[in-house]
Amino acid sequence: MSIDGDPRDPVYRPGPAPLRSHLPILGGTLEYVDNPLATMTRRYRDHGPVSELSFLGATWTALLGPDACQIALQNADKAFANGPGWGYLVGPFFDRGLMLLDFAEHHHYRHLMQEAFTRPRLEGYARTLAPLVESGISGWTPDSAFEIYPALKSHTLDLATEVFMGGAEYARPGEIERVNTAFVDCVQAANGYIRSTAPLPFTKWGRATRGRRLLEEFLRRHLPARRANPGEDLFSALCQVADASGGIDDDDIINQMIFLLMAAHDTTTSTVTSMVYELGRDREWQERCRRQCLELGPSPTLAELEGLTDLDLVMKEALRLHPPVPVLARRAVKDTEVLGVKIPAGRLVSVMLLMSHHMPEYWTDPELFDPERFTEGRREDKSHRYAWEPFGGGVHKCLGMIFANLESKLVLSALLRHFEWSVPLDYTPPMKNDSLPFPGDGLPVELRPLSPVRAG
Ligand code: HEM
Repeated sequence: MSIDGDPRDPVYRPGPAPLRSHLPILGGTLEYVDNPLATMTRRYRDHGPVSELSFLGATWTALLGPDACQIALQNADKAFANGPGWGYLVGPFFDRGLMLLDFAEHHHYRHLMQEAFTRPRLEGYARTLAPLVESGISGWTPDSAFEIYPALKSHTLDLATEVFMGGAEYARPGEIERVNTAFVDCVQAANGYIRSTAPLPFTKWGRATRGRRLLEEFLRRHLPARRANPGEDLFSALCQVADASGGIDDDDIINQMIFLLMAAHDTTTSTVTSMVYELGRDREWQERCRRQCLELGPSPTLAELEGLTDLDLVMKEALRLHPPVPVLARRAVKDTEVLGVKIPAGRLVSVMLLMSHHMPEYWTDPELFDPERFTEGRREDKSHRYAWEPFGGGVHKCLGMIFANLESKLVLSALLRHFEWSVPLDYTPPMKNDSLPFPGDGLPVELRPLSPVRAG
C-alpha cells in the first residue's frame, strides 16, 4: 500500500474520512454498542483502514485491519501512549495500573511485575485455584435453562478473592460482598456516558469513585498481613516483588492490585463464557475436550492443563470469534501517520482488533467455529502477524496470558468432568457492548450432570 494511497485500491482511501455520525456526541457510540463487528466492517468498507469517528463524546481515529493495528501496537516511533488513551475510558479508577503507564516508567514496572508471573508462581496459582474451582463448579445445580454467565462471573470473583487477595480472613462481615460490588462498579464506569470530577452518586462514574476508595482502603488494611505472612496469591507476590526491588511503594502495590483485578476478571469470565457457548453448539468438540479432561484428576497441575491440547484449540478459537477486549485505546502524543493518513498529536486512537479476527483475507470461513484452524498443519493465525491479537501486541501485550489460560482451562475442565450442556443451534446471545461484551440474557444453557459412570 503506497503512502499516498492507490486510487485503484477498492478499499483504501487516502486522508481522514469524514465523520459518519449524524449525532455528533452519541452517534458512533450507539452504532458501536448495537453491533461492534458490523460497525467496524462497514467502516472499513466505506472508509478504509484509518478513519475518524465520534465515540463517547470525542473524536477518535479508528484503526482497522492487522496492518493498521500493527503500527499502533508496535509503536516504533513512540507516537502512541496508553495512559491518556485508556485514561479517557477507565478514568481515575485504574490509575497507574500497568496498562496505563508509558515508555520508560512502563518498562520499569513491567519488568518488576513479570516476577509475579514466573512459572513457579503460576504453578502456585494453579495449586490455589484447582480445589476451589472443583468445589465451586461441582456444586452447581443442573437446570434446563442454567444462566451460565452470571454463575461464571460470580465464581471467578470468588476465585479472585483467594488467588489475587489471598483470602478474606481479615475481612469484616459483609465486606467481601461490598468489595465485589465496588470492583464491579469500577469496571462498569469504563463506558459511563456521564463523567464528572465531582461525580454524582447515581451515575456509573459516581459509583465507581466510591468503589475505588473502598478498594484502596480494603487493600491497604490487608497489606501488612500479606507482607508478614505471604501465601501463594498475587497480592503476596506483588508485595515480595516490590520489597525485593524497592521499586514499588505501597500506594503502587494497591494501584497494581486494583488494575490486575480489573484486567483479569471480566476478560476471563468472557473467555470461559464464549468457550461454553461454542462447545454447547458443537457437541463433537465438547466430547473431544471432555475425553482429555477425564484423564486428569480433580486438581490438575499447570503442566497437565497445558497438555489439554483440544481445549487449547477451543480457547484460541473462542478468543478469535469473541475477543473479550475488542478495541484497545491509545492517544497520539505527537503528530504521526498510519498507512499514509495523518493523525494529529492529542487525537484518541482506537485499535479495533475485533475486525482482524473476522477478515476473510486471513481466515477461511471466518464466522465458522473451527478450532482446527489453529493446528500445526493450518496455523491460520500466522496468515498475518497481527491477524489474531486477543491479548494485544507490542510492549503492552497481556501480562496475564498464561494465568488466563490456566484459569479458563481449570474452569472448563471442571465443567466438562461434571456436566454436559447444550444451547440451541439457532440461538445467538443478545450481547451488551457498552463495557466489555457480555450476554444480556445470562446465556441460558441446558446443563445436565454427566453420568456417574463417565465422570468416574
Ligand atoms: C482471556 C483473558 C484476557 C484477555 C483477553 C486479556 C487481554 C488483554 C489485552 C488485549 C491487553 C493489552 C491492552 C493494551 O495493549 O492496551 C492486556 C493487558 C494486560 N493484561 Fe490481560 N487479558 C486477559 C487476562 C488477564 C489476566 C488474567 C491478567 C492478570 C492476572 C491480565 C493482566 C494484564 C496486564 C497486567 C496487562 C497490562 C500489560 C502492560 O501494559 O504491560 N490479563 N490484556
